[in-house]
Formats: sequence, C-alpha cells, structure tokens
Amino acid sequence: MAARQLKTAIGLMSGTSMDGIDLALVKTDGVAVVERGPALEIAYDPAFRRQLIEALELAKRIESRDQRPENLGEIERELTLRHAAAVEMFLKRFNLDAKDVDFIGFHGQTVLHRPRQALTVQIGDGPLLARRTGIRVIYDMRANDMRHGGQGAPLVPAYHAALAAGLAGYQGRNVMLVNIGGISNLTFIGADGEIVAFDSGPGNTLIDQWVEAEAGIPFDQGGAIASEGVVQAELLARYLDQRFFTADERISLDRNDFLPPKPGDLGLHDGARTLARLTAEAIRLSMRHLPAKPDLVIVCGGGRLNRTIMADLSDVLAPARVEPAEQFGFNGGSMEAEAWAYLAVRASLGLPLTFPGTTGVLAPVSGGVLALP
Ligand SMILES: Nc1ncnc2c1ncn2[C@@H]1O[C@H](COP(=O)(O)OP(=O)(O)OP(=O)(O)O)[C@@H](O)[C@H]1O
Ligand SMILES: CC(=O)N[C@H]1[C@@H]2OC[C@@H](O2)[C@@H](O)[C@@H]1O[C@H](C)C(=O)O
Repeated sequence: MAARQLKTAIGLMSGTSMDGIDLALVKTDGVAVVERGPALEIAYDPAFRRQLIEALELAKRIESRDQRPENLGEIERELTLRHAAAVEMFLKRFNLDAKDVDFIGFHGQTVLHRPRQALTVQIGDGPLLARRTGIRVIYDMRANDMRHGGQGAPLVPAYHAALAAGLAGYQGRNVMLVNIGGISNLTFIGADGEIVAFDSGPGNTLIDQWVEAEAGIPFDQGGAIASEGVVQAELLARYLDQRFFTADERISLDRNDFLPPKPGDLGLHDGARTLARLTAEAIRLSMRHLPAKPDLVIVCGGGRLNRTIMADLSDVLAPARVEPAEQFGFNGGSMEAEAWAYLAVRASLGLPLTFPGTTGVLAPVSGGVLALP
C-alpha cells in the first residue's frame, strides 16, 4: 500500500482560560503524528481578555448558533484578526512561508456550550482568517459531532491516542492523558486500545477567578498561594455534591457550569488550596466512568505547572504514576494547538474526529468547515 501523504498544519487554540492564543505546527498523515514542530503562545492583553469575558455574557442570549448579539460580531472579528497576526508572527519567527502550510486548524473561542440543547458556539471567522493568511482554514470542528448526538467535546482525544501509540514502555498498559486547562478533560487508552474520554471538571478556571477577585492577579503561579492554605472540607464537599460528579451520564462542560466561591471569610490561600484539591478530586471522581484504572497519568495544560494540583493528583490517583507531559518528551503547553493541527488534517481527509467512546456521538464522525483563501 502506498504511504499516505504528509500534510503540514498549524493549530490555533484559544482555550477556556482565555489567556491567549496557542499555536503549534504538526506534520502528519492524519493517522500517526509524524513530527511535532515549533509552538508559540501569544498572550492576550488584559483589555482584550475583558472583551472576551464580555463576549461570554453576550453569548448567553444566543439561541441559534449564527446569532451575534450586540457587539459580539465585532469581538469575533477582532479575535480573528488577532489569530491572523499570530499566524504571521509564527511564520516569521520560525522562518516559514504560508505556502509551506497546507491547513490551519482554527478553534476560535468557545463563548457558549450547551450540550443538552445541542448548541455550541465558537466565535472565529474562518473565511476571514483564510483570506488574511492565504492558508486553507478548517474551523467549526465541534458542530458535526453535536449534530450526530455527541457532546461536541472533548475533541483532543484522537490526538492523545495518536501520541500514546508511540509511548515507549507503556504499550499494553492503561494510560491516561489529562489536560488541565480552564476545564479539565481526560483520555483513557486501555491496554487493549480502547479509548474513553470526557470532560472531568473544573481545571484552573475557578482558581484563576478566585485569585483575580481576591488579589488582582491572573493565576496562582506554581500553586504557591494554594500551598499556603488549608483545604476547607465543607466547601469541597459542596462542590463535589453536584450532579456532574454523581450522575451516570457523561456530559461536557461550559466554563460557567462551576462558579468560584463567594468572597467572604474564606481567604485567598484557603480558597486557592480548596480549589486546587477540587481539580484533583474532580478528576478522581470522573474516573468512575472508566473501565479500569490507569497505570500512568500524563498531565498537560497549564495546570501541570501548579505544584499543589500535581501533588494532590498524585495523592488521589495513587498508586498510578503521575507525570507532566514533558517527562515523556511532549509539550504540555501546546498539546491542544497540536491537536487542532492534527484534527484539521484528519478533517481534510474525511477521517473521524470523534467516537462514541469520546463524545458519545452515535458513530465515528468527521467534521469541520473548509474556508479557502
Ligand atoms: N506557571 C503556572 N503555574 C500555575 N498555573 C499556571 C501556570 N501557567 C499557566 N497556569 C494555569 O493554566 C491556565 C492556562 O492553561 P491552558 O492554556 O492549558 O488552558 P486553556 O487551553 O485556556 O483551557 P482549556 O483546555 O480548558 O481550553 C492559566 O489560566 C493558569 O491558571
Ligand atoms: C466546548 C469547549 O470549548 N470545550 C473545551 C473546554 O476546555 C477543556 C474542555 O472544556 C474540553 O472539552 C474542550 O476543549 C478541548 C480542547 C477539547 O475539545 O478536547
């Protein structure tokens, strides 16, 4: 059989933390990940971050996915132009030309996600991005999954599985990849190759909102604030009592499904400590949906840099080995962007992006919309 042709793609991710744009280049045949290229993160300035927070508020009024209430359309345009500028910067930085790139995989910014209503909205204008960059863009990769009964998230598991397929020393073992971004999600790859994935609870978003409200800082660097606090058992129990942690069904999450604690007597440190523990306990409890326990847990996303979360995770998942992605030669900060590059190539070939075991979709489906320059 002739070898599949390799494609070069750049993935663009603006995640639920709304901290910036992650970019990564991947060369792939859409099956095996052949080569992971450079990655870059471009932070949003605080003013644009405020606009995105406003966008989440405006989006609450959306009833059908094309609606853009008030100035949401303008924010979408601004977001797209920032992505175009980010691509330009990426190409320049790594000495690449637009014609070296076959596809951009464009996530956009999720502003609303209501899987029960089969409604998911990512702002981001694919055709505008294609015109600005001169590169073919594949965007809106979640919608087709939802049309076929899926949760519309997570989509990264196909990429996690491709990475795990090359993992030395753990073939024939149960491996789990956990992404701790704003929200956390996990992919279990069983010793027999079975893939099960789902959103696993709040990641960093509550911690970010808490330290911002209490101390005016955007995140708990290294988990240092949390490390000085004490877990407040009652508050933790109240969070874990929510349906998400007790129901049999698996459901994907919207950023607003969990809210930070109310300011009051709790205090900065104890709040951050309790929320870090919540992140770990949420992952542990979500694992009730898995067919077996993992031997190895690989952590990616910004939360891997929070030492309090990592220590809690090792604690609650023992005896599993818990390691940051870098321990296995992966880039834990760019994995979602890499995934969007990989998924764009898969979409271009009509290969499935999601599976019954990942989003609950009725049958494996492809997805995405192609925009030409
Ligand atoms: N050095 C650090 N120490 C502690 N936490 C960090 C550090 N760097 C990043 N983070 C946390 O990680 C978050 C960003 O993580 P990431 O970029 O993986 O999220 P995202 O991609 O926006 O979210 P999602 O995966 O939910 O879409 C930050 O908001 C912050 O809370
Ligand atoms: C609707 C949406 O944007 N969901 C995000 C969010 O952030 C993490 C988690 O919730 C995950 O399900 C998903 O993103 C990743 C990239 C995914 O689809 O795999």
